[in-house]
Amino acid sequence: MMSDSAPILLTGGSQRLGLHCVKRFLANDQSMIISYRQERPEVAELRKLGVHCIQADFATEQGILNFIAAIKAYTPALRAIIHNASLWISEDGADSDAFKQMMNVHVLAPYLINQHCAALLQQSPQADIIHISDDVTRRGSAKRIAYSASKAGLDNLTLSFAASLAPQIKVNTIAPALIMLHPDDDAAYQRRATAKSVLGTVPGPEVIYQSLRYLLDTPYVTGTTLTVNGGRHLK
Ligand SMILES: NC(=O)C1=CN([C@@H]2O[C@H](COP(=O)(O)OP(=O)(O)OC[C@H]3O[C@@H](n4cnc5c(N)ncnc54)[C@H](OP(=O)(O)O)[C@@H]3O)[C@@H](O)[C@H]2O)C=CC1
Ligand SMILES: Nc1nc2c(c(=O)[nH]1)N=C([C@H](O)[C@@H](O)CO)CN2
Repeated sequence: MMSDSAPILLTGGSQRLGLHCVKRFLANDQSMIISYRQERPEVAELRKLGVHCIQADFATEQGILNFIAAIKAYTPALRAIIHNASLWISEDGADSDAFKQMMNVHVLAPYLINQHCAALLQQSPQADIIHISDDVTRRGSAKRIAYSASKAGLDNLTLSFAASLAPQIKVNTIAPALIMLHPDDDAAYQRRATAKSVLGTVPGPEVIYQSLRYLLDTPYVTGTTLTVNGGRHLK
């Protein structure tokens, strides 16, 4: 039986960390809405589980505004908005197209969705916005300059929206590092990547669900960043 609380919106819920967290919320009787960009078997699976799945591409402002209209048409209230959708593309020198796309997905989309959907969150007795950023913003990235800059913009949205939406809505960041590898990551890459943290593991997506659960359940945390990086900052 689904809880009688308002649904949680998680963007980019059709694979990897987002898909895992959606399934864990469902297992705890939490109703869910997701955005997805590409149709996948996992989206059909989530529909069968009762998830309202909305196709959206945040690379353009119109795509973001179309998504917002679909959210408002579907529900009068939201328990939380989890901004998980992300574009992690390699940059070839002065790649303004990659820069603009990642800025739209990581900054413009959360900005517009938060501004237009705050009223839906205010219908819920407990309300949260959670931005999924990246520990990389702590130091920047020589190889992914535009990606890191766009995630730094997302980090800053947390501070502004936390101040603007208090006390009704809490706003926080989760800053992960190396949670899941990719199928084409070879053993040498995995060794190098895990050596960057003092805990030296690749934990898998459950640590992100645990982090989401903490931020949703605690009443006295806002405007902060929960770093989930295996102690990378200690190396
Ligand atoms: N995986 C990790 O180890 C780490 C992850 N993170 C962050 O955690 C979050 C989840 O990571 P992960 O699961 O690996 O992310 P993914 O790379 O799997 O991206 C999540 C989803 O974002 C969607 N997306 C991509 N571009 C767009 C777009 N233009 N419009 C709308 N949706 C889009 C994708 O949809 P589709 O598949 O349909 O294209 C994808 O399913 C991300 O914010 C990521 O930056 C941070 C550090 C480490
Ligand atoms: N949108 C994404 N962002 C990130 C990913 C990903 O797969 N999608 N992966 C990482 C990893 O930590 C990478 O840095 C090491 O494999 C970072 N961000």
